[in-house]
Amino acid sequence: MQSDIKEVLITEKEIANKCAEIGEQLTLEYKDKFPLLVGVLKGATPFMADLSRYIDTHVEMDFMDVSSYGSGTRSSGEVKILKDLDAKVEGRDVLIVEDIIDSGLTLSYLVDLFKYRKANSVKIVTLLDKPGGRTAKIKADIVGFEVPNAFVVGYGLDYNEKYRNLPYIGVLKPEVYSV
Ligand SMILES: O=P(O)(O)OC[C@H]1O[C@H](OP(=O)(O)OP(=O)(O)O)[C@H](O)[C@@H]1O
Ligand code: HPA
Ligand SMILES: [Mg+2]
Repeated sequence: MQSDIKEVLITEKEIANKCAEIGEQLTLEYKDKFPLLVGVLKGATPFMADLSRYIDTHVEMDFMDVSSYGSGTRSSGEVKILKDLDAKVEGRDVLIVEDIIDSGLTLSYLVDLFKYRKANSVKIVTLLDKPGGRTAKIKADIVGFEVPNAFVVGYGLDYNEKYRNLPYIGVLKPEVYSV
């Protein structure tokens, strides 16, 4: 699997350090608030698991599965709910935990949905931001790393459901896409 990677953009250690740094910031920000952390399946699962362990205050964790990509590398533009939250959003301080903002369609859909459901506040933390991919007008409150306008994999991010289990973020060799 690792032989399919052309270049490592963000190492395992850099990700771990960033989770610690963001976790500290969120600890202060949500002290006494009991936020609802919403992990967006499936890509955000490693980040949700690692980041949440650096937040030293009570949080509720829930997951939502929305998909706009199917199996390719381009957003279809249409966001579908595949699994909704178990928790009620009304009155809650919602923190959406994402792996990447690319076109921004997934997150703008979720932010609108949680506002419609009367959240007290809706914030976004994303490990990666790809500003070059943006079509929707949306900004994260906290960004781990900016990435160039290339398709990235690893640490939750997939290509055709593969590479989510890489411990770092990287770019695939071009020949991997052509087979
Ligand atoms: O900003 P956008 O262009 O909407 O792209 C970002 C979203 O796309 C990917 O998820 P995907 O829908 O592929 O599902 P997955 O997390 O299960 O891989 C990624 O994990 C983000 O959730
Ligand atoms: O660059 C990406 N890689 C994997 N999944 C994605 N979903 C949106 N952008 C990406
Ligand atoms: Mg996702």
